[in-house]
Amino acid sequence: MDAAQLWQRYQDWLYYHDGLGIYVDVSRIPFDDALVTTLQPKFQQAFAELKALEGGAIANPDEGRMVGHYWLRAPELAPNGEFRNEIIKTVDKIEAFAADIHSGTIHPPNAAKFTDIISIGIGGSALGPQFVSQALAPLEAPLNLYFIDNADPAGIDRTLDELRGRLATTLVLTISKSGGTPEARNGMLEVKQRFTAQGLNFAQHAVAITGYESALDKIAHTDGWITTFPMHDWVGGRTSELSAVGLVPAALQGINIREMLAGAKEMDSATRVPDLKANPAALLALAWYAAGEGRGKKDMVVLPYKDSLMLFSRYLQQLVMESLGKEKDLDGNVVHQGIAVYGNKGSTDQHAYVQQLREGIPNFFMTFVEVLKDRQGPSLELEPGVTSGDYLTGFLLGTQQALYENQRGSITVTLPEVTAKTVGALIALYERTVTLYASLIHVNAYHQPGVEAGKKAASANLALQKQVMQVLQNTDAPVTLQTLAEKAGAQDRTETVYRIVRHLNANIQGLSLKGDLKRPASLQVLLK
Ligand SMILES: O=P(O)(O)OC[C@H]1O[C@](O)(CO)[C@@H](O)[C@@H]1O
Repeated sequence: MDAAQLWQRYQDWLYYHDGLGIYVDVSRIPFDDALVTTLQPKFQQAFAELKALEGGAIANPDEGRMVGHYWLRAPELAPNGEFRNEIIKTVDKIEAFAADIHSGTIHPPNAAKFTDIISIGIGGSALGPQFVSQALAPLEAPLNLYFIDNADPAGIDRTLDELRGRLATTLVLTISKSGGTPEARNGMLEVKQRFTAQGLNFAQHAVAITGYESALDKIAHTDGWITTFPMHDWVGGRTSELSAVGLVPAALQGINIREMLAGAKEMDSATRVPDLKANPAALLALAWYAAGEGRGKKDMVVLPYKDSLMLFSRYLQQLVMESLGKEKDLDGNVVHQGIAVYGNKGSTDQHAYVQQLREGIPNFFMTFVEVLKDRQGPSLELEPGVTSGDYLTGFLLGTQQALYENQRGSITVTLPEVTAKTVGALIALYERTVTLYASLIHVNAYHQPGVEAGKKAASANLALQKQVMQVLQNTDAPVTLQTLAEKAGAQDRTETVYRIVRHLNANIQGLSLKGDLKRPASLQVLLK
């Protein structure tokens, strides 16, 4: 395609949203009219499915659940009054709670105000709040936000050590839809223990965001925590940023949550239009489909050229990969679908892996996220007429051109600036793209059976560890791993027993592992 044809293609496919000032350009993804024509019926079907989903259809057949995250920003669309009131009440409660925390109306037992927050949660109960915090929290936020989003003891210690002198004024949010995710539960228990060790009453610092009647909900009520916020059954973890999961931490940091919701709502309306070219989510879904032949053959590299949006790709990793990465389609055929997502930020990544992207394996398509406004206030002229922001834009354009010259396609999403409204809209844009793309490839975007398999295996291993410890406690002489496995009732799992024992040896005084460490079969285990 020559320059004039390319410019024409750019104009033919450019999408612009008037109210939000957001552009979507898919012109640099190679697809032709024939593909668009072939996909039209699938898109019509996808629009119809999206409409049914928003109308309250059971969109998650496995779990018999409605999928209602779109109602969170348009409660008037909720299928019944009960849901509508819940949504409205929750947002009002969040705002009132944040105002009470900021003013000191709700305060820690021995201080006038809370100064810090620890947010405990994992997956969808962490990634959205982390992304939004980095994108939008003001420098002088009313409270500092820390995350415990893993079961890593050293990571937990680091956060708690950092807050050691301020635990007395720290608010703890425990976020878990199911209320039973071990990482969240463990984090909460570790934090609680630190509070208790400092003579602080944890309950007077604690807030839960969780499903009704979940294990966490029950603890919060029994122990008299400050309050709880609901996580609705019809909101999935990876689409929960605009529920209490994301709105509570955001409001506490002084982020305008009504603007986030308004931006998402406006994007939802734009992506309801049943016309491919006039619908930005449909355009993205088309580009994903074209790039990866509807089989996820190419990875999605997401590069926001703005530091504050750096966590967007991590956030998208869960949204896209947990939703689309499925073994079977909705008819039970084995399809092994998905799209791999990675990326940090531009231009930084240009000096890390763009070399491979331009010249190495052509197994990806790029998504550039461009932000038009460079900064608040004037910019220094580094050279006559040229600022840092001009350089950043130059790097983006240059990388896009260099990739295109080498047949590497790209999408560009352009925001006027990073605000609560545009971030809300960006979240909605990708949520809806995932919904439409899932329809195109005919997979259930709302379950995650693969994660459940890992969780089950993990709890079986913890049960085995307890068995192993019991055997060791009742054994006076050193035993081989094989014997240990047999006595623990796991004769066919010697390797797992070895891995468990090796870890225990590094952490439990008195548990010795003697022999040639290069030859596990030679090892003898003893617990004194
Ligand atoms: O909020 P919960 O129930 O603790 O779940 C955390 C995460 O675990 C998953 O269920 C599986 O990884 C995610 O979908 C979810 O976001």
